[in-house]
Amino acid sequence: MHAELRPFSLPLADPLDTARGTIERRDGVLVRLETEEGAVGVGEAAPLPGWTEHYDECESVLADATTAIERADDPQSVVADLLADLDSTPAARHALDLALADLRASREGVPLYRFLGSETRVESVPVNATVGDAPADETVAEAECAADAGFECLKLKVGARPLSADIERVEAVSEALPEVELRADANAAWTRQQAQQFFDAAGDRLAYVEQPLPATDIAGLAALSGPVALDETLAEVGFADALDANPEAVVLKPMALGGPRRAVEIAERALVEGIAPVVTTTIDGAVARTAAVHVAAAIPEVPACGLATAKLLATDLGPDIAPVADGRAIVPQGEGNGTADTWRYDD
Ligand SMILES: O=C(O)CCC(=O)c1ccccc1C(=O)O
Ligand SMILES: [Mg+2]
Repeated sequence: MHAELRPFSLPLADPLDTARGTIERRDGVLVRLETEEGAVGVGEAAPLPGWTEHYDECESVLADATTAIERADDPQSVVADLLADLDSTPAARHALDLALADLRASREGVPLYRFLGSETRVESVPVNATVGDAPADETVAEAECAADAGFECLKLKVGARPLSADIERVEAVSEALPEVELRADANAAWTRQQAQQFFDAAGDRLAYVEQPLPATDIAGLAALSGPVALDETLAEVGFADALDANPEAVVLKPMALGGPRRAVEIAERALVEGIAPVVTTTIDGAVARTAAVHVAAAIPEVPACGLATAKLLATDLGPDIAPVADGRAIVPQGEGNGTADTWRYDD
């Protein structure tokens, strides 16, 4: 098997302000596998500290992996061994898991979401708009713009300013757009007391609050009165331990969980527990973002997902084959992930 890497660096069009700081660019690595028979698979690693390993570790793990794959007599079993070994570098694992799944789905002639387990054709999946931190008037303007574009679900970043200001932002958006479902994402910014105050003041207007407390404060999360979605907690402690926090929803970032197949597995376990599986990107390039749309399409009756992140990027790895319109992402129906030709793309 032939294995190749291609590093990339994608600036954001409009940097995303969050309680954890501002995301300004996404650096990562594409991986391309090609078998002797000419079957091709492409994967993407877009590491983001806080959710995954750092870029340097990701790139060095993938460089070693491609050398091992190139030299192997039995490359399939080498890739399988690598996947078993890369739990501490989920972005690198994601790239290999996706490349292999893409290759196999293409060889079977089915779209990736069918390979991932969907038994029916799925045309599109519902998505939320992602609204960054900003003063209340700007937040309302951005939210109205998203609602005009057809989004029925919005996620507001909170936790970057005083609690009273965030409560005011949520109230202002809720009053301007009473029909729209609202979520808030605090990115672990609050104390237990602040989180409960936020729920008491604004909880009625929100479907859930994502990561109100630090990732490992499971007891604090469990004690909150109000619906919680877990994101950083899942990346930090895994699904089994996250269950102790009694979440309403889990945020499944395939990039943070080690690949699309891992994300689908956890979604299935969440559904068994009655927990909503919400698939999102880490503001990935087109390869991983499209794969995340396939992951969402493989989940029956998936709730609105955080997959409307293409517009946040100033440049991309290739054309957007899973575009968002009217609050839904179109699911590609070609074979595999459908992004194999991004390898030679130059915009
Ligand atoms: O969920 C969304 O709407 C988009 C994804 C998102 O918010 C995000 C993007 C990059 C890094 C972290 C996060 C997050 O969910 O905290
Ligand atoms: Mg989040």
